[in-house]
Amino acid sequence: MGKLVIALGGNALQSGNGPATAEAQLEVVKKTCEHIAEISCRGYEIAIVHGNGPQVGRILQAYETAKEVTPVMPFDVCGAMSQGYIGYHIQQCLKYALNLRNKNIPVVALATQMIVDGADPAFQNPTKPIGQFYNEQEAKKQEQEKGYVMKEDAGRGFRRVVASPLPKRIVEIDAVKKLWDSTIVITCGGGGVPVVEKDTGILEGVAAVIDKDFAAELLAEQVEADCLMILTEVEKVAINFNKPNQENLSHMTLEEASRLVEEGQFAPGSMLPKVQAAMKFVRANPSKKAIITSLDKSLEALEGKTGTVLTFA
Ligand SMILES: Nc1ncnc2c1ncn2[C@@H]1O[C@H](COP(=O)(O)OP(=O)(O)O)[C@@H](O)[C@H]1O
Ligand SMILES: NC(=O)OP(=O)(O)O
Repeated sequence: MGKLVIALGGNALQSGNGPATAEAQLEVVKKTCEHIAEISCRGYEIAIVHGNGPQVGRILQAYETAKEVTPVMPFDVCGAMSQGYIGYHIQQCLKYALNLRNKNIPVVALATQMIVDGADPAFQNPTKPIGQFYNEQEAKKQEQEKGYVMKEDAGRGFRRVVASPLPKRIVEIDAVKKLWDSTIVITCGGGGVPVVEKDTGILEGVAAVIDKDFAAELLAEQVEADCLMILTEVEKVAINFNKPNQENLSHMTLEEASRLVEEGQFAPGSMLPKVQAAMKFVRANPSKKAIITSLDKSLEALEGKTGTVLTFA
């Protein structure tokens, strides 16, 4: 079977077009954890990374809206809050799903910090979509009134974008490795809380959202995972996405993926980082594979029945 790092998309954890409530997320997490429990029962050793784009955006929005009555929390603290509530949902639902299958394995969500480079050029060029979707008119209003940078997100509407520096080092990696044999660890949530390391060794939170696909890739390398599985809303990666000639891909080699990236087939901020993370993993581990598929197809994809598989050759 082997070691598996599963990355769960922040958007995919919201339920369809309905309101992004905690209750709606819990329903999606419940269903997702049924699949993850089944994967665990097949003998895979698992760590889980989750996204937080929609969630951290809403936490920030809530504080900004309520600033007359309660102090606005800094960006990094909002990121940590999103790790807390998403991790709590996964922890609760996965333990329940495992118990139903008589699989007695602990599940723990670990608040995780990720070291980034304070000089990362990403701080000057915001690309990571967070929070809710707006139409163009609403997006312009947000730009004028709040000074946000707004960008179109993969044909789904406009969202606020923030800096997304590359993850460099998982601060809690030793704890993850120690827990690995006995426990399913939920770690690097939202890509990890971004921190910079000062000369004194002190860590300081920064205003950014790390891409959880890149964080999951780093984790997969560090724990020597056999497979990086990125779960999102779509069953397969496509070329000519959302066009009449859309074609879903079952397999890509590293070379094919590089060519498709150069052709601009994958939308920045959504599918592009997933493909880039998968490419990085197989480049570093030519005998291993990465899979991109939807939450509900995870087991079938592991069995080779669906999803988009990326291999070195
Ligand atoms: N080439 C593509 N193939 C498939 N999906 C694509 C492609 N380009 C953009 N997408 C969009 O990217 C989405 C996944 O990105 P996103 O919603 O940001 O992920 P997450 O689930 O990690 O939050 C898909 O649901 C789809 O709408
Ligand atoms: N942090 C992050 O990558 O979140 P999403 O999966 O929501 O984009």
